[in-house]
Parts: sequence; structure tokens; C-alpha cells
Amino acid sequence: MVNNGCLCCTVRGDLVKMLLDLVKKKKDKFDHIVIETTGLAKPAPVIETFCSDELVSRYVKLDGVVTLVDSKHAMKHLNEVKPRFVVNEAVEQVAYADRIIMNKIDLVTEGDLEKLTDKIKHINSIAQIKRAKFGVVDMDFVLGVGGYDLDRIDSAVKVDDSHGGNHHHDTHGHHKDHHHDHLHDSAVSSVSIVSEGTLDLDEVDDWLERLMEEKGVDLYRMKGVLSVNGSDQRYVFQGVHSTLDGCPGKTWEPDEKRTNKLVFIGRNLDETALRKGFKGCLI
Ligand SMILES: Nc1nc2c(ncn2[C@@H]2O[C@H](COP(=O)(O)OP(=O)(O)OP(=O)(O)O)[C@@H](O)[C@H]2O)c(=O)[nH]1
Repeated sequence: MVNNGCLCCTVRGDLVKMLLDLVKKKKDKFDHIVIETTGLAKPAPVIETFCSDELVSRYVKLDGVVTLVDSKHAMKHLNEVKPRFVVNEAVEQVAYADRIIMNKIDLVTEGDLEKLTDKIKHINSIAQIKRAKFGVVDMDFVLGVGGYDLDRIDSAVKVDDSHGGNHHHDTHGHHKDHHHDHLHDSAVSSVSIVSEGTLDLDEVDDWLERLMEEKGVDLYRMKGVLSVNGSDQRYVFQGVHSTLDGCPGKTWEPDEKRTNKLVFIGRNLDETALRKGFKGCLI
């Protein structure tokens, strides 16, 4: 148990200590460690503990972030307008999730669930969503997620069209689902780019580095599968704020369409600039 039960940034030191204590005492006896934060916790400092603390990252690796959404009350919290510089914790917790459980579905209508799903997908188009009653989901949905695993990015950024989506199969325009514009006013959103073409990897590196330098604070997560020059392998990358990981991935099949797929999740994302940046890397 972390001192005051709250995993905000001020107690991150406690989390590091607790994890290292567990590793020392119970070495090799863990399959997983599950950390439950309070509903008011900011996910970023917890996630960053696993990337940035050298000792922690040596012994444990972050598998994924699961967010449990109360389907009856979530919309109200997601739409809550906070004072300037105050984060909306509900939005943050959806934005950083790899998996989302929409719970208490028995208490709302199908229409409510659809609106909430739209809202969630607008904020975070990468996370897999499952509906549940009393939190019942398969264990596989919450453990062994591989949300930070470069080998599994390919399936993570498969772009989902089922809810009106917020991506384009092209490189133009603004995403808007005209039926639900009123739901999509959150400053935190996802931008997806899906486009064929070959990219210059050096240009991509420069672009992403620049992006992280300039927008690192607002760029919560990004993932991508790219077709790059001089390689028969996909290039996969993933990042959290200003931490970026990239490496060659699976080989493209000879007759496979080499489609680039990138997803960015963040605050006040400039979609036009992101698309322009991407285009600038095309050969
Ligand atoms: N109808 C219905 N009730 C539920 C469901 N899931 C949980 N509850 C009830 O909701 C109440 C509050 O439980 P939770 O929302 O799980 O509470 P919580 O926020 O996790 O509580 P703590 O983490 O202990 O603070 C309990 O009475 C649960 O039985 C559900 O799917 N449907």
C-alpha cells in the first residue's frame, strides 16, 4: 500500500520504493503487479515512473493502463469544464488507457452507451473498449495487454471505423463526425493518420523529435507503424510525452499494401500541422 493510497506525482517516490521492495522480497514470484489508483489520480506520473526510473525499468515493465468507466456518470465528468490549468482527471484517465471497461451498462440505455463510446473514441482512438456489468471481463482483457510493447503496435493502431471514427484514409481535412459534433468539444483528442507511401526515416526521426520538443507536454501518447525507405520491415514506434521508442518490426508481405498508420493522443493537437509534418516525411 502506498502511504496515503494516492498515486499522484508527489508520492511517485513511494511507488518506486514499493515496487523495488516487492521486487526484492518476492523476486520471480510475480506474474503481474496490479496498481489501482484513485479515481482522481493523474496517470502520466505513474506511467512515467516505469519509463524514467532506471531501477524500476530494470525489474518491471509497464504492461498497460486499464480504465474502468462508470457508464452512468462518465459523460458528466468527461464534459466537465475545469478552471484553466486544472486537468479533467476523467479525460486524462481515458486518454492514457490501453483498455477501457465501460461498466454498469445495465443502468443506461443503448443510446447513452453509443454516445459515451463516441466520446471515448474521440479522446482515445487506440484503446480497446469492452462493455461490462459488475466489472466482469476476461482476464486477458486486463492482463498481458502489451500496451507499450513495440511488437504489438501493429494491432494496437488498427483503425476502427465502427463508431463514425475520427480518422481519415487520406491526408486532408479535419475530422468531424457531424452527427456528434456537440460531444466532441474536449481539448484532449486523438488524431489518426492512415496513408500509403514511403517515408524517409531520417525525416521521420527529425519530425517526431521536433514534435516532442515543442509539444511534449501536450502530447500524451503516440503510436505508429510506418513504411520506410530501404526496408522491407515495418518501422514501429511508440511514445509517451517526450519518451520515444522505435525499431524495425514485422516484414511486409510481398503483396501487402504498405499503409502507414499513426495515432496521436493529446491536448489541443493541431491536426493540420500533424498531417503536414507527416506529408513532409514522404518520399
Ligand atoms: N447496477 C450495477 N451496479 C454496479 C455495477 N458495478 C458495480 N456496481 C455497484 O456500484 C456500487 C459502487 O461500486 P463501484 O462503483 O464498483 O465502487 P468503486 O468506485 O470501485 O469503489 P471504491 O474503489 O471502493 O471506492 C456497488 O454497490 C456495486 O455493487 C454494475 O455493473 N451494475
